[in-house]
Amino acid sequence: MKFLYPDDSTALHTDAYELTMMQTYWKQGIGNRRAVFETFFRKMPFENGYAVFAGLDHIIRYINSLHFTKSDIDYLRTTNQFDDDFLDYLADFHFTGNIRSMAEGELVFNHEPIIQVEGTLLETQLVETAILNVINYQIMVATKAARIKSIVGDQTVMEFGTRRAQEFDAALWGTRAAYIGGFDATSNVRAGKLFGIPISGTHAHALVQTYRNDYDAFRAYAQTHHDCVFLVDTYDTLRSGVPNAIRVAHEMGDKINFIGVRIDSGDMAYLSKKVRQMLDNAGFPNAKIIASNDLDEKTISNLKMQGAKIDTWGVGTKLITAYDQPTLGAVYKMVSVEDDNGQMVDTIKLSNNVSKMSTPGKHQVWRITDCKDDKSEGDYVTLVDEDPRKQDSLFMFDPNYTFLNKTVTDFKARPLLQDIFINGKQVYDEPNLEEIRAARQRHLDKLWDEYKRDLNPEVYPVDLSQKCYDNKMKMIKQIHDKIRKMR
Ligand SMILES: Nc1ncnc2c1ncn2[C@@H]1O[C@H](COP(=O)(O)OP(=O)(O)OP(=O)(O)O)[C@@H](O)[C@H]1O
Ligand SMILES: O=P(O)(O)OC[C@H]1O[C@H](OP(=O)(O)OP(=O)(O)O)[C@H](O)[C@@H]1O
Ligand SMILES: O=C(O)c1cccnc1
Repeated sequence: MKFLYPDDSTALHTDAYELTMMQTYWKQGIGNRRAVFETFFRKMPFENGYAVFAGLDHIIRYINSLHFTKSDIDYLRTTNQFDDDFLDYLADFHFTGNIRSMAEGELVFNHEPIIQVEGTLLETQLVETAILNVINYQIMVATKAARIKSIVGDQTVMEFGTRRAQEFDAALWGTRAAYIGGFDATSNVRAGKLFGIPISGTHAHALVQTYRNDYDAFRAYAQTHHDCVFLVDTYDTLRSGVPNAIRVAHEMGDKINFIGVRIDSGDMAYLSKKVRQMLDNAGFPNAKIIASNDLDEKTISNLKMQGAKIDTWGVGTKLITAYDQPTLGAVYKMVSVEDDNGQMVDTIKLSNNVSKMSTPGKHQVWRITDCKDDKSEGDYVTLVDEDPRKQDSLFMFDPNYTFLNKTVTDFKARPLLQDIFINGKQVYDEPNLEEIRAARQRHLDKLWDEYKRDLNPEVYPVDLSQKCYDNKMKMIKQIHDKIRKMR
């Protein structure tokens, strides 16, 4: 298998149907018509009350480098599905459209547009797969990380998942998403180098197995490192691991920084309490107890309930694989397209299931907060030419159950979709990871606790403006009338 092309690119990181549709548009002479697509998801991940947006940085890199190389075009030619003139067009392709997106670290909710792509039919179609690929994973991990962090609180939680992740890219970008979601450090050294995430870690059972006893292994580690965490469960946590960790800590004294011990198996509530007593009695009250082994927010919460004496948590598999839900299910739907007369017309995807219908038109999403307490009232989806900041009061209603409504006065409205690319040029100055993390925390502070509990949270309102709702209803009726006439 020929795998590593010197000029490989990510342009072919797309589904074949995007390219075959592009060829249709191109050969039919409509490829340069304008279109607008919006990305949204239908169900909150992990039944959480909010999701954390991550993935924009990867999308920006993808768009900035989007072009077909010689080997891409040569390969497409071998498939015999594409004509030479279309391939010549692809050879010169670059993205010329507009992208608006939520910022990373923003809290996002189901049924609201989180990324909007506007451009030619050709380019808007091409980028669908990659955009969905990125956010369907990163939002899951950022949200899972935020759930775990909400249980861990002020304690430190480290990301340990690389070895269990779905391949290299998932480990790397998943680590970044976890950091955005609230994790404090990672064991992935490359993520440290590339993204500036603090790296952290202990040692593995292999070290103890190499020396074939706890004492020699801990001593060897202590002679070669200043900061020491000893993994104490290789043979017998209470009878060998912890006594030998204490012995080495005493022997080495000030020559090392004895941070603490890691437990990776057994009953962690019971063991951590016993270990705490042993460390305290030995004169190490500040030594930390670190726990790992298939942890997630449920186990951590349960361990805390049992009074486990754990200070620091290491979480791998269940975070990096978004264990309880393999994908977010985000979709990319056309909301507006240029017609034969050069006019933009709204489009809709109908379904028997109301929640699966798309919302026609190009939108903005506004976060409405109460001026008095600075808490979020809900999100308000408008058509792009509306500006709720010009209104004194806002009538907010649930688009599925319109009798659920309220009128909000004395409010602030913050537009959430920001310009990222205009006419193919990046106009967005990306915040650094620390700023993104701080933003996530600020946004969480504005959310009522009822949306933040990890079990059965209240449903956060995502409402449509009257104009947006009327537009949707009008389109549904128009299409139903048209179908009825055809029968
Ligand atoms: N006190 C506890 N309450 C709830 N869950 C716990 C408790 N202690 C450990 N666990 C969790 O129970 C699961 C099983 O842990 P345990 O160490 O018994 O099995 P294991 O992983 O098969 O052990 P080993 O690594 O020795 O094979 C892990 O997910 C662990 O985090
Ligand atoms: O359980 P997770 O949440 O996925 O966290 C990562 C796991 O990876 C390591 O185990 P592994 O058996 O691979 O190596 P080790 O010898 O260092 O324990 C570590 O000890 C954790 O148990
Ligand atoms: O440093 C650690 O303790 C670590 C790193 C990766 C996976 N498990 C544990």
